[in-house]
Amino acid sequence: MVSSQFTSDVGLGKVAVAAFGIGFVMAAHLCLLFWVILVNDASWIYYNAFLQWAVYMVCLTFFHFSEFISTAAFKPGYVSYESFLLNHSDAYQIALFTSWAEYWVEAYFFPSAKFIQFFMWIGLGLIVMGQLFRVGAMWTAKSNFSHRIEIAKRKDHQLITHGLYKYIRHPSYFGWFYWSVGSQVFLCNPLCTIAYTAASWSFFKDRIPYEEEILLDFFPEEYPQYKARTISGVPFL
Ligand SMILES: C[S@@+](CC[C@H](N)C(=O)[O-])C[C@H]1O[C@@H](n2cnc3c(N)ncnc32)[C@H](O)[C@@H]1O
Repeated sequence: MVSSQFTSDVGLGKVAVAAFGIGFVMAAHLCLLFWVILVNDASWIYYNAFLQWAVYMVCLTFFHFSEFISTAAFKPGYVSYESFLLNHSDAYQIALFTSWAEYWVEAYFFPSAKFIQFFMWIGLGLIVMGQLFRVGAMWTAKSNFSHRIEIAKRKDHQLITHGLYKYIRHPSYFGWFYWSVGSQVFLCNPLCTIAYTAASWSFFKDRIPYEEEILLDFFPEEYPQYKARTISGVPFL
């Protein structure tokens, strides 16, 4: 009999399947990207669409991989299938599928209106910046960072106020906000650009005050001063 320690309790089977899936999807889209670049035939009507899509999928799979690897690096005792953030919420999965649907419907019916390099460069810039802030925050806060907001103070929980946290209280939310909006700008998805901006902003509007209330309780001396000298990072919050 296989001990549950190696199966369901820590979700190792799901971790293996998710890791394989993410690796496979990333590899497939890297191959697609190289193939499209090699073919280099812009006269083919869907050439641009596959190029754009392949870059997006590589960024998306890298994002989920980086969430897991950063958790594994600093919180090995907590790492699980959830650390990929693939099952973040139903709303997140609906958002993903909606943006894919918008992309392919528009790419099919209006291929020439889809590949707007000006927006793609802005979107890619936001994705790269968002990714750097997201990973940078996790690697700065180390074990103090957790995907779920901790409601009970651990003895070793320290308030991080250096590095990316010096001027921005929520650098990982800043990163994720701009990553998600940037992904839709990159795909030239007008509807999802608006929807993602509104949904991400609304998500952080509820989450940030809740998280800060708990941090104030954890660090009653330090947090008010820290809050007074920093910005949240998410616009208008
Ligand atoms: C998903 S992380 C997000 C961290 C932070 N809001 C950010 O955007 O980088 C949430 C956890 O980080 C912790 N946390 C948030 N800010 C922190 C800080 N400056 N120092 C230590 N822990 C922090 C919270 O207690 C919570 O359990």
